[in-house]
Amino acid sequence: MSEAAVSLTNVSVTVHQQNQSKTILQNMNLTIAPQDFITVLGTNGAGKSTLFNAIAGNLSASGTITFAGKNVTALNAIQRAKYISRVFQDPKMGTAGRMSVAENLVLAQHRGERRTLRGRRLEAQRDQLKEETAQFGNGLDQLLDSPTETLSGGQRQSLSLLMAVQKDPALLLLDEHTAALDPHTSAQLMALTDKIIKERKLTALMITHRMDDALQYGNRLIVLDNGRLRADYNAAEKKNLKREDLLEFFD
Ligand SMILES: Nc1ncnc2c1ncn2[C@@H]1O[C@H](COP(=O)(O)OP(=O)(O)OP(=O)(O)O)[C@@H](O)[C@H]1O
Repeated sequence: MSEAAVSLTNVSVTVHQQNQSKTILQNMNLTIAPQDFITVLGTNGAGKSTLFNAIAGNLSASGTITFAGKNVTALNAIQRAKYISRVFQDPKMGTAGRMSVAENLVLAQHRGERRTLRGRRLEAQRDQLKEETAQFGNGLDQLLDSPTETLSGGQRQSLSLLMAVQKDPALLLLDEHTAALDPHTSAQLMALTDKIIKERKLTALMITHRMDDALQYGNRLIVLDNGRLRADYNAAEKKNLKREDLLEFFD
């Protein structure tokens, strides 16, 4: 068996508030194989974002986390950032609003490097940027020079996704990235997300409240409840899984 892309062993997160401690992620054990696309379901407050924060190093966790066999438990969020890209629910989170679409994309291609953005590099890549953005079919390719704050939510989320995958991250975290979009735009972005993950052979986790998306996409589905892993369906099990089978987790 190939080495796990990511593994969590006995990972727990405890937060302290008003002299009380609360464990919001409990003894999580999860082995993510390379190219797994795992959809993550759970009620509000189940611990889904906490799981992402523990993996990304935004919340301190006990237990052990490895990326491609390397123990990263002691690394902070900045040190883990070279392995991870995350797309959030809020279209404003992933892009620099005053900068143009093209500038945002070129910056994403050089994320983590010391060099600054150069106009010449941007011009040299214009054709490629046009081609990459055209695949969304939402007019983004016509807006390469527009500030991203003028884009629609759907255009901005598709740009955030494209930026997140520019450097082929070892792990892509999708944190309800379609939740703020209308059903049609959400469906478009989901189809494209799936295409990009497959084409780039990415390993991804996707939190969603849209049960149909959780069932339709990915090769594995997990359910969190009250900070614990309640269910973990592999590819074969997921194929036969129905909405009704999942309802017991949401009563
Ligand atoms: N930094 C924190 N400090 C204190 N409590 C926190 C912190 N982060 C999360 N929590 C609490 O932990 C629980 C799990 O939160 P989390 O955001 O992970 O849930 P979620 O499954 O992502 O929910 P939602 O679907 O609403 O986004 C909640 O009760 C939340 O209030």
